[in-house]
Amino acid sequence: MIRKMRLPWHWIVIAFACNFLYNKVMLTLPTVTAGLMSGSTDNKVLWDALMFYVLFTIVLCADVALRSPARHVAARNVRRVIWKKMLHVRMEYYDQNDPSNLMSTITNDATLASEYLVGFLVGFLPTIYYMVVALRTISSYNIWLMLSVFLLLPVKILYAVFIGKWQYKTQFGVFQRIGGLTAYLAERVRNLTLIKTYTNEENELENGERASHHLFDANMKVNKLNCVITGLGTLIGMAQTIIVMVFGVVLLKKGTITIQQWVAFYMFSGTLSTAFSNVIDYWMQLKTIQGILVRTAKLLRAPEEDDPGKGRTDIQGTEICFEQVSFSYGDKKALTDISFKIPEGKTTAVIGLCGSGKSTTLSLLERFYEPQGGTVTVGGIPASQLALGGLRGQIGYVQQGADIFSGTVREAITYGLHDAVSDADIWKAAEKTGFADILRKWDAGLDTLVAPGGTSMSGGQRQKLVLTREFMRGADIILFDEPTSALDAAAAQMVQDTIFETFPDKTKIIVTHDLSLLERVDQILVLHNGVLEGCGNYRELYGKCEAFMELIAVCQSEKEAAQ
Ligand SMILES: Nc1ncnc2c1ncn2[C@@H]1O[C@H](COP(=O)(O)OP(=O)(O)OP(=O)(O)O)[C@@H](O)[C@H]1O
Repeated sequence: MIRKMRLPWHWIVIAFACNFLYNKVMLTLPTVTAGLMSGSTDNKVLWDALMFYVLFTIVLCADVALRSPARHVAARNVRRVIWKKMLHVRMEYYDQNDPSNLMSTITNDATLASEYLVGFLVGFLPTIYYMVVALRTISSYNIWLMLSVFLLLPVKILYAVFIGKWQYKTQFGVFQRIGGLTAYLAERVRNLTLIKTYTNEENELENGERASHHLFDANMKVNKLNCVITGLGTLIGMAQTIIVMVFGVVLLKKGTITIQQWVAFYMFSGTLSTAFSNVIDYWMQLKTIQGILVRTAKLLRAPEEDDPGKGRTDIQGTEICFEQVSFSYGDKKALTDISFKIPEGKTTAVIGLCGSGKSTTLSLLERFYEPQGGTVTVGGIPASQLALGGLRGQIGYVQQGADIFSGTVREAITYGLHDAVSDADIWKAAEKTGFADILRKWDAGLDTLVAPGGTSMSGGQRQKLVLTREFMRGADIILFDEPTSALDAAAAQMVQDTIFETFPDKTKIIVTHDLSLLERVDQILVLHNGVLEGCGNYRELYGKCEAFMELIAVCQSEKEAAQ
């Protein structure tokens, strides 16, 4: 996990060296103070004290100045690692793990865990070093003094183990619930209009409070733990001070140690106690890190898609073949043994009732999922052998909701293009799809701002923008997943015409319920419950394929109901 987190080792080494120096300087504090308090007027004692404070100030500043950047660089690197992983992980992972829930692994978990981890890496060994040298110095005064420091060690270890386990559990709970609350809010904020349409604000307020209350419960558990830590920690600290005082005073009275050694020992026992607490804190922070990173570790272990550049790049043509392809989402069968051919440069419609496997067919072609049986070939080559980047670069995908990120119209149209394009190129593409007529009415033109999901545009405008984006991309195969389903009849007709006029020679696959489209396409695939029931053009299927006739009847009645 640490290896995968890409920690900034050079920063950590520098901060470690600085912290080590800080501890080394701190080791001289008790003897310097003891020298001053013994009433000595020796110039050397004063000079040592002055040197100590100058050095102390320098190393303290350097320690603070270097440790923070090391933490922030680590947090930034880890955020990048997780985001990269989220982008490359296989889609199956997201079927079981809500991606919105994972957002907080980047915004929260990673930042805190990497900060703790850097703190541990930088501070743990120097603290141990400090303790060893301090104990050796004390033992040189008197062995009983050293033993007095160790008397409570078993209690301290028991305390650390017990609290550490508790810490792990509570932190895991907190971060899981932060994820839950983030996911809840992200989903609701995206669909505010749905909430308003159903005037469901009151219920959503309650749902939000419930998610927030879960986090509150987890935080209260942390609070309880902190109370125990403070209480037990203070008790142990007090017991330690009493033991030290008793041992010191007895030995001083006996004349076994000098007053100077007693002062130095007393100061050492204080700083040693802090060092012990720090070691316990480091241990607890490690347990906290473990608790925080459970979800991140699971994500980082998830299987990734193939390297986009690895595989064959010699795609010859765009004919697509499904040969006895089967696919299930977990136990749920989506496609069973389907075989068909999609000819190059032609338009194929995929139709079927809800849940018949249309979108799954497109997903297999894009290799969002791999089939469990059979083969998908593109240009005669199994898709699984093709470089993922090359394959996806050949395929354009226009989805139901016209997916658009926020930004300017220019950014939306050029999204995903790797080469620089001029405004003139964009306008040329927009003329082709008819989006230019819309653009001209907007004063800011290509600088017009687009809301997330393109909600600041009408459905037809959004689809025209996406078609312009696809035209610019220039892929040879274009998949359309119900491109007109969200549009009224006039806009649907306009988008349909644009598809045929803009991409006349491309290999087009259109998932649709739109009857008028079926008569225009070259081939229709009829799916029913994941099985291919028919394949042919409108004339070939009409009156001959039962499933096709049933679908026509359903689409007809839907159309009439809509009118
Ligand atoms: N991510 C998923 N996880 C689990 N099951 C899924 C997933 N996506 C689809 N399914 C299931 O697989 C089957 C085929 O779904 P698919 O989305 O391919 O159908 P569709 O024909 O495109 O449906 P629609 O017309 O409603 O969009 C359905 O039973 C569906 O419930």
